[in-house]
Amino acid sequence: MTTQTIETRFNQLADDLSENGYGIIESFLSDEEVKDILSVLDDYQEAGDLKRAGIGQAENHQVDKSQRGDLIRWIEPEKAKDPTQVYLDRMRELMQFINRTCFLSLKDFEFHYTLYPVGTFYKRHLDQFKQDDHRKLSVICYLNFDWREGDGGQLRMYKPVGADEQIVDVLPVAGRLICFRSDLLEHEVLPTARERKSLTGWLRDQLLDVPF
Ligand SMILES: O=C(O)CCC(=O)C(=O)O
Ligand SMILES: [Fe+2]
Repeated sequence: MTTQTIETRFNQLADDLSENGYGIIESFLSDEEVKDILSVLDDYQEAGDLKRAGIGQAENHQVDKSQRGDLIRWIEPEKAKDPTQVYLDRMRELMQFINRTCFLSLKDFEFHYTLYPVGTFYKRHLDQFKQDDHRKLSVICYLNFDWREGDGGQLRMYKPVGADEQIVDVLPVAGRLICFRSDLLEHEVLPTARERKSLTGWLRDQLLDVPF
């Protein structure tokens, strides 16, 4: 992103968040930045360092393939490889901007590399845990070049509209960033016909106390 447009695009995102509960920034990462992060993710994949994700937290943590089929690796910010640092730095900027404009007091973030193998999905859910409501915003940046409708893997959001809901589908195209209210928007990942890669995370209003 060019510095000139960052302010404008963050502004638009803040407006969309307060109006719709979600917002999108296209080309949040350049093609080059996406490729660099992909090579980090691919190395983890080859080394077998991506693990099946679970549902629930701490003692409630369990792996349930009928709910979600993605493989993940948590990012340790101090140890993250350079391409990932670029992303985390931009995320810090975004967090500060949101704190100034949306009157949230975001203090920390947690992110993981994510890979959905062919045929996997994540059933409809809300990102806030019952026992931890400190995830305020869900943020996902996609890393997939040439993604088409027919490849599936859409993020499907269910936006409450009065007593009804509106379906919003988002394709996981490279560089695209989606940000939505973790407490408000139920969503799912539709079955993917291609390997689907992303950085997935949450902006929190309380410091993480999970030591890596
Ligand atoms: O990858 C996506 O589009 C959404 C992932 C998701 O819902 C999650 O990890 O909680
Ligand atoms: Fe989610």
